[in-house]
Amino acid sequence: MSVRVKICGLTQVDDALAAARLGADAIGLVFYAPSPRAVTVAQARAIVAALPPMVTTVGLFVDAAATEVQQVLGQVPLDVLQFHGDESADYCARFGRPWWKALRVRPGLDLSAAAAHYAAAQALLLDAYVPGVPGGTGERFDWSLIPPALPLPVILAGGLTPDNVRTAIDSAAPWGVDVSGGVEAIDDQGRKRPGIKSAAAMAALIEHVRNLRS
Ligand SMILES: O=C(O)c1ccccc1N[C@@H]1O[C@H](COP(=O)(O)O)[C@@H](O)[C@H]1O
Repeated sequence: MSVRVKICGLTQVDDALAAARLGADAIGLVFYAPSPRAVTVAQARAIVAALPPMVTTVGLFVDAAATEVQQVLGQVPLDVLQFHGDESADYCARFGRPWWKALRVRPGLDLSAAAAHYAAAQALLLDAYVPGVPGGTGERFDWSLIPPALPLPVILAGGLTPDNVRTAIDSAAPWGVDVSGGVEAIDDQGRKRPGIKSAAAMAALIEHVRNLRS
């Protein structure tokens, strides 16, 4: 099995280069102003321009106006769009890019029905449900809620860290994993630094995933 890795919530060129050098398959840029990991178009352009070949660039949006997404796409060469709000399937499909639909998983959510609804998505990204917060919470969800045979590739997200990523992959058998808070740098007070990544944590996470690859 070859599980792909996306590192999300990058705001710094150096962190993106480190992620790429360490073997990340994709990097995520958050275009959602309330997020502490939000990037400006200028930051995003600098990060994408600095990347080596063969690293997929993913733009994350939360219930953005279509004009905003189009404006970003006009200035930043994003490969994939990740929609993390309540966007409809028609909305997601209108930008002419592959797209992933994020769903926040909680008991009662019918993931098979959601997969049918978002059948044109390239993947379903499954994240934790935390009331009032669209994502990037650092919380995990009950991976046993994922049905075994969804018709779309699953990208597992939500509270993944170097310490739990192997268990998560064993449990959920995803196509890929998406990690943000779990590889963030820690300040002198022991607090996370949203938007700033720890190269050591990214290395440990990617190494754990790579060791599963054959
Ligand atoms: O990263 C954010 O701030 C964010 C804001 C709004 C929606 C999604 C966001 N991030 C995505 O959330 C999941 C889980 O993140 P974490 O690893 O639990 O911190 C992941 O897909 C991020 O890309």
